[in-house]
This record gives sequence, structure tokens and C-alpha cells, in this order.
Amino acid sequence: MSKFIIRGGRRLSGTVRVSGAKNAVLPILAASLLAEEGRSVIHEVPLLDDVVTIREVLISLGASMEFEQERMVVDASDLRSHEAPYELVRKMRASFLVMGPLLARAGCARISLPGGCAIGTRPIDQHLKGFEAMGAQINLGQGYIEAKIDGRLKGAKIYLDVASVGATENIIMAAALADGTTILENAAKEPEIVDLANYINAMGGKVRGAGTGVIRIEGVERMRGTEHTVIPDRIEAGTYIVAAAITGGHVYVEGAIADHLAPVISKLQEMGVDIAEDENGVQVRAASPLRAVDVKTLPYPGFPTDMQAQLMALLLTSEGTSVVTETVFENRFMHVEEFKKLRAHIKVEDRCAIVNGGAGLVGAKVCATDLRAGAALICAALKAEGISEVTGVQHIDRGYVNLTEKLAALGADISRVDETAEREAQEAAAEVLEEVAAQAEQLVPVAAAHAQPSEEKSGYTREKEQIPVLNKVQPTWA
Ligand SMILES: CC(=O)N[C@H]1[C@@H](OP(=O)(O)OP(=O)(O)OC[C@H]2O[C@@H](n3ccc(=O)[nH]c3=O)[C@H](O)[C@@H]2O)O[C@H](CO)[C@@H](O)[C@@H]1O
Ligand SMILES: C=C(OP(=O)(O)O)C(=O)O
Repeated sequence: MSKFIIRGGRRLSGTVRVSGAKNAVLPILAASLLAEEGRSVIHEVPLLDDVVTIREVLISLGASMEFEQERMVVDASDLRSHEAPYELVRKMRASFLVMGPLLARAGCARISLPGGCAIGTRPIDQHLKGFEAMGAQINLGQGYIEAKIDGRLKGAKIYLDVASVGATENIIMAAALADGTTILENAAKEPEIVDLANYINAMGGKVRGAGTGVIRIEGVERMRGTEHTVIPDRIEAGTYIVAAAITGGHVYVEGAIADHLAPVISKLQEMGVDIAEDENGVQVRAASPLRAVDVKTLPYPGFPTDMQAQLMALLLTSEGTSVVTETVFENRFMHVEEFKKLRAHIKVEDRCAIVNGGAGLVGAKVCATDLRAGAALICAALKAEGISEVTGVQHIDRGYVNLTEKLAALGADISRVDETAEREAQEAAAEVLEEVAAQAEQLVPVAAAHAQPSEEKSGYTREKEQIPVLNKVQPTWA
């Protein structure tokens, strides 16, 4: 088990480079299953735990995956399985994104039910509704969803009850190889969906209207591998913008696409943060004091739920009372109780959190319950007085590449400690101390016998001799 140790109070300054988007690369890698011939070369692939998981899923299906320095080469020409097992899907819900492409390519798919997670129940009814509308038969058996179709999926008109990101992606991928045209209404409009559509089109697909509420997918018979560069991660970028603002810093977030961040940038500007964009990124200069603002999470282009926790951290340092309303997930305030350990004043009422800013944050031991809760706790800890320890690092590793290194390069006092290694080091050091003490014990009578003049006269005592020796053997973690 690892943890982050952060001493708050340092202003961040300098440049931080944004990595490729987690939420774009996951569906893109799933979509590479659509290519019956050729290899796909994907650039700007972030080295994240979720990417490792989707890679394992694709390998288990028969794809070959080479990964080197943010470049993934996928060859899915020979698939040998249509099943994504529980062990992989339970690690990451987004594994369910292989259902659409598998069904389209192989005519069948068997995927472990993804289930809920800390932030909500997260049903998949809209994905299944789309596949059924295209003619697939869906069965639920022993924790798995099984889908199959005789021949090809058929193009259909599908209206999503909720503008689900995952359902939109899964249906686009299924429809890409279907017979006929699919019209997807009330589709999600996130930039990651546009990136997926661009990738599919480069593979020979025909997807039009991605980024709007109506997407038309004309099915094609075959697709081939292609080359694609993943868009920068808008949530990672937004997190660094908040980290800069909360510390009163001055940071250039290189690679951030301001358009993708419009709802975040506009909220922060309303708070008084100075943000300027250019073609390569955004410049953040914090002002003080910051103003309280109200915010409501919504599907894109509304304020992203994946930035709600980080914005709440910033609101804790503003003057006045803010109301944060979460409309996308029903249980996404888990960070509130952890913020309270840092002496935050927040009250949750149903889907709203009432945040009283202005109270100074004080470092404490806190736990990340999910990915963005973890990012928000780190932002708050960067501001808090004294030392904070953030556990639950496995959640944060799902979505942030080299977080410690990136923040440290901006001047943050942050380190990552592996608790197992730390405990082993402590045990080893304790053993050394015991051994030294035992040896010293044996040497004392010998030293006393040779002592000239006597202890009493010289002022020599056993304690005085031993203490400095033992102190020298301080372990590095002390
Ligand atoms: C890998 C990835 O891209 N993850 C993102 C994706 O998750 P994900 O694709 O899972 O999120 P959805 O857009 O599907 O979920 C939005 C809402 O719709 C509901 N819903 C969804 C599907 C369905 O069939 N039925 C249904 O009711 C969900 O419970 C949730 O309340 O979009 C979320 C919303 O922006 C982000 O927080 C996640 O970071
Ligand atoms: C909720 C998130 O991801 P996922 O959908 O993969 O759980 C996130 O990225 O904040």
C-alpha cells in the first residue's frame, strides 16, 4: 500500500504537460477490435493502471498489443475469444466498452457485469437498449451479459434516455460495422466521443455528427488499422489548473485545450482566477481572495462531474458560501467527509453540498475513495497547513500519470511512500538497532575495565557513550 505525503503551503509555478486522455484512450483501444486487417498505432497513450487493464482485456480476446513510450500498437486481426472475464472487468468498468465492437465483429460477446462503484450504481441499460435495437439478443447469466446476433447487426434509430458517454461510445462502435445506418439521438457530446469518431473514421468507418446530440453511423463491411493521436486529458488539465489556483501559483498547463475546458475555465474565472489560453495550452495565475460560486454538474458542455471534487477543494479556500449540485452520479460526495478531516466546513443535503469557504485547511490523514476524490484531496493538501497523508493511491493511479513528479516539478512538497517498503525498512532498521545495542552491551564491561581514570572522575557514563552511537544508526525514513 502506498500513500502520498504532502506538506502544504508551497506556491506552484512552472509548466506541466498534460498526458493523453484516459477517457478517450479506453474507448479508442476498444474500437481497435473493429479492424479486421492491419495494425493501429495510437500515440499519446497515458501509462495508467486503466490502460494496463484494457490492454489485458484486449490481449485476453486475442489482440496483440505493444506498448512503448506512450505509443501502443494494436493488432486485432485474429481474435480468439469473445469473453471479458470478471477479474478484469471488476478492476475497471470501462472494460464493458468491448461489448459493442466484439458484437459487431464476432457476432457475440460475453462480458462480466460491470456493477456499481463508489460514485453510483451506474447501470448499463442504455448500452443494452442500443444493442437490442440493432437486433442483438441479450441474456443475463451468472454475472455475465451475453449478447449475440445471427449475421450482422442492423442499423436502427435509437434514442438514449440519458446522454450516457459509455452507451454512446458502445453503440457507435457496434453500429460502425452494422448493416445500414444508425441514428443515435440524445447522444453524449463529450470531446472523447469526437476523438473516438475520428479514430473510427480513420479506420474506414462513417460516423457523422459526433459532438452533437444526433450521431449518424453508416455501417461499413470492413475496417483496417490506422494511426491516431489521443486528445489531451481535460480532467487532468483541469486538476492542475485547480492545483495552481489553490496554491496561489502561476502555472502553464501545456497541451490543455481551452475549448474542452470551457465550463471549468469559466467557473474559475467567475471565482477570480486569471486564466489565459493560447494555441498550446492555458496559463493560470491565481488571484486572492477567491469568490464563492455555485456550480451544477451536467453532461458536456456542462460542468464535468469529474471536476466537481477538485472544484470543491478550491471553493474551500474562497470567501463565502457556495452550493455544489451533483446531477450526474447519485453518490459523488464521498470526498466531503475526508475534506472535513482537513477542517473544511461542508454540509451535504441530498444532491447539494453547501461549502463554507474561508476556514484555513489543516493537514491530516485522509483516504481517496475514488479517482477524483483523490485528486481533490491532493489539491486541498497542497493548500493545507502542515503535513497531510493521502491513502487510496490505487484510485489515483487510474487517472494521473506521474502525479508526484509533475507536482514536485512545479514546486510542491510531495512524495510517494510505499507503506510496505516503509514498514520493511523500519523493521530492518529496528533489527540493526537491536544488534548494535546488544554489541554495545557486551563492550561496556570491557571498556569499563580499561577505563583510566575511573568513570566517576572522567564523567564517562555508559549512557553518554551509547546514545550518540545509536543515534547515528537512524533509519532514512526517520
Ligand atoms: C471511462 C469514462 O469515459 N468514464 C466517464 C464516463 O463514464 P460513463 O460512461 O460510465 O458515464 P455515463 O455517461 O454512462 O453515466 C452518466 C449517468 O448515466 C447513467 N446511466 C449510464 C448508462 C446507462 O446505461 N444507464 C444510465 O442510467 C449513469 O448511472 C450516470 O448517472 O462518463 C462519466 C460522466 O461524464 C464520467 O464521470 C466518467 O469519467
Ligand atoms: C469516474 C471516472 O472514471 P470511470 O468511469 O472509469 O470510473 C473518472 O474518470 O473520474
